[in-house]
Amino acid sequence: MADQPTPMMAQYLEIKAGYPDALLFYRMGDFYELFFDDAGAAAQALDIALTKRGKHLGQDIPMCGVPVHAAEGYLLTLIRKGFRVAVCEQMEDPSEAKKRGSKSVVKRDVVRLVTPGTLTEDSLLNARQHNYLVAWSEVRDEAALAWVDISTGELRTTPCPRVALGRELARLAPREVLVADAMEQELRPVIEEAGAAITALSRGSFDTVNGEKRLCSTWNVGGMEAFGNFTRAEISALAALVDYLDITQKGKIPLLRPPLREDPGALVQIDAATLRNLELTHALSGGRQGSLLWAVDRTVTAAGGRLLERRITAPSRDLGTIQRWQSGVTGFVEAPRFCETVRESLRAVPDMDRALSRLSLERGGPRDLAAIRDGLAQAEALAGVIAEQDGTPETIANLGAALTGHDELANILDSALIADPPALTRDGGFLASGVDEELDEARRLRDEGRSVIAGMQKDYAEDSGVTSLKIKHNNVLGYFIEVTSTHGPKLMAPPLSERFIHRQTTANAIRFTTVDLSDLERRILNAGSRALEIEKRIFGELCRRVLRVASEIGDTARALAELDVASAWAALAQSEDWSRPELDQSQRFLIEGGRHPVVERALRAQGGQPFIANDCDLSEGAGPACWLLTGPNMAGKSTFLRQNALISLLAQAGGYVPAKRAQIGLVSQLFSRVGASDDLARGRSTFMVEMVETAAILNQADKNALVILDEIGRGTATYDGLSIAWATLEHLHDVNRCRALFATHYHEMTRLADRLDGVRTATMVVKEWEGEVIFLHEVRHGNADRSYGVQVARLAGLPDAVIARAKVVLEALEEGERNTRKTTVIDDLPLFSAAPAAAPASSPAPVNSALTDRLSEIHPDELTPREALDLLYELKGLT
Ligand SMILES: Nc1ncnc2c1ncn2[C@@H]1O[C@H](COP(=O)(O)OP(=O)(O)OP(=O)(O)O)[C@@H](O)[C@H]1O
Repeated sequence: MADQPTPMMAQYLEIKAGYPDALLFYRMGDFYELFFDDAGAAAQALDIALTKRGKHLGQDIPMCGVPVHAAEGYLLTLIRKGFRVAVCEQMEDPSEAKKRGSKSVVKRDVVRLVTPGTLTEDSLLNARQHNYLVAWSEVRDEAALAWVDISTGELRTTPCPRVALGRELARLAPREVLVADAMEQELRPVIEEAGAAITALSRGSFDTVNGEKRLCSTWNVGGMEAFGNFTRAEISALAALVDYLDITQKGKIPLLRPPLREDPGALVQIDAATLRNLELTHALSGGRQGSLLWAVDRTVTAAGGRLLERRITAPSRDLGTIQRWQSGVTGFVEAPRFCETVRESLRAVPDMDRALSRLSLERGGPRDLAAIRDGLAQAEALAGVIAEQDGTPETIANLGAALTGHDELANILDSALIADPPALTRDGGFLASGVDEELDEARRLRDEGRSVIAGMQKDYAEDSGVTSLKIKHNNVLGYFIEVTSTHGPKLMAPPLSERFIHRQTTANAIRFTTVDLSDLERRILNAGSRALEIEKRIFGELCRRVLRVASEIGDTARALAELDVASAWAALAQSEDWSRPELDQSQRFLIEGGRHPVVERALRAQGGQPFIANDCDLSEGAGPACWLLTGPNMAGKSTFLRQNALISLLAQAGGYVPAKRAQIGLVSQLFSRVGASDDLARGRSTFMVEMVETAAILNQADKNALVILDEIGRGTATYDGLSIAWATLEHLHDVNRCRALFATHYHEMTRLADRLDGVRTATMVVKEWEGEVIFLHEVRHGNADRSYGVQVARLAGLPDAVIARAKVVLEALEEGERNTRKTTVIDDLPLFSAAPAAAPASSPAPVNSALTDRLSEIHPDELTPREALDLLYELKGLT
């Protein structure tokens, strides 16, 4: 019998068996307790004490616990460390269990499975970032992604073949990805690379037939066509999301907006490497500081911040959409006072989306209702400001119109709630007086009771002659009379003992009650709990009222976010002197006076030299151009390359751009291969990473792409590197035919400009002064004459002796090169034109005597590799 678990442990084990992959938070009174392996893992992860409680199968049971009131903080740590947590609550009052017998266990059940992708609490979320849960599914030869942010209810899908998964995950940066269990192994690397947790579900969760039924019932429609033309794969991914929400929220499906279908052709495609290299949302060092978003985000609301991040990671390719966004920004730019008024109002707008979502999951509190109240009131006020403004563009006027229509609800919430209500309903006190007569009455009784108690204490003190007598309250005894031990006997002896009934003796005090006090207590208690009951009932009614118009509130919240983004772009454009880009469907790319928003901000913060603006024109000549940029290290090549990519991105995200003037034909794909970094975790060298990324660009870039390549080939031997860089530029020019910026240290490549129509050379200007280099950060047409590598090394603080020696070696090398070079290597190219097809055997090629003569002079064993390559070019010239 000793091996039999206690009834409570039996219940624990049964519940735990349903959640083998999660830590079970088992509610016991004011604590969540964890047992066995869960306890060990949690104690370590949370750095809390591991103790023991009883025995199971003859062994001590390891245990640790966290107090319920502080559970959110612990949950956050566990989720961040990759755990999932099943929260198991007491489903009845312990007194109910007692009624069933002394051995009965309180009923418990898991009410929620907390996973990284299903968080709703503000304390667990980053206000300005979406928290996406993603599902990927493949049905026959179609594949798709569906994603939801349950903290806002936003739900979208897009077709997404396996090869595009990495790119889409990089853009969405989800916290958790759902896949069918058969795919788990294969997809794990790409999902983990995106920094998300992977959750495998059974095939059944992805079932399209049952899934569609369920989706239809979620939105109460006859068919999913009501929302768009979803593929089977999209339905399957959506079905998995809804199924998983059902599992984790234990049947309470959060408020989900109808799914929106994203057409991949409507967005600029930005792959994971480009997103990282261009530091759009995170700097390469990892934090947000130093990223594009950090430099350009002037939004004042959390929802606006989230929308801006989405625009920047997925700019549009639709001219109409972008121009609509732009006209909103222009409306604000042209009316700075109006812009400031709108932004001032927006500052007071709370996060209505997240409040709505919590209310729908029955996880909300009075403060969430207040967020809706304040948000709607602010929206109404803003609508007035917009309506009064003369000459507002249609975009802003339309957004203004979406802010109204909530008068009734706003008034109800306004009169129902106190100004600053508590977060939880638990203690009541959030409803204003005058809302409900019964509530006012119950509160009056309760409060009067409290003042009666004060009077009673005074009377008892006088009657007993014990001036230090107090009436106190605790959760065990309720109200009681307390005197110090010295005075106890007096109250326990007649005549006072007839009135004062002894209840408890503690170390220092003796406690009593009286019939009057008990009566009063019952009245106070009844009135208090009655008041709380009424408040909770009215809270429920208010929630239902709000949720009935959730979708309209959602529309208003979105309009507020749009206004925030448009006015934030305008504020940025004004303070930084940015201009409105001119966009069209051409392949133009003309930037005058372009700047790099992040570098410029950093330079300003340092208070040093100002940022030097530079022009870029990739549309000279007939077709799109490739600019070949040379110049020494540190001269500003990378900055120039990136700034042009960022300008195109900002333009298509709907903003103004850091340039005097920009004319840009819509960019379809943005590729950047900037700087080299090892990917040791995946066993790839710098060079390998570079080649994989370059291959992706050459294979995918279409004619509307914009490609930024920085020092391709520098990770390998000079000639290999030069050859690869050369061939890459030729391919971009001849095959991809897209706009490209190409920075290189191989000065030899500038000769390509003479051969390829669309290649232009540009260089970073430097001045030499008393043996030092001075970077002017200016881009000019033409070629760099030297690398100045040694000078830059000196600036970096290499010891003088090393610098002196390097100069000697450099001179010797340059001298040697001049003497051994028989013909100019590059002049004899094309290096990489297709090799002539082998002549058919039936028609022997005519003998080229110059070639055979030259060949016969060669002694391969005596040639250095360099000479051999030169010879090869020479021979090619003889054919
Ligand atoms: N247009 C500019 N105006 C002012 N300062 C600039 C400008 N461009 C770059 N700089 C400054 O020069 C530094 C080096 O720039 P960048 O990294 O672009 O040089 P680079 O030529 O790519 O060098 P490397 O070849 O070593 O990577 C920047 O950090 C910035 O401080």
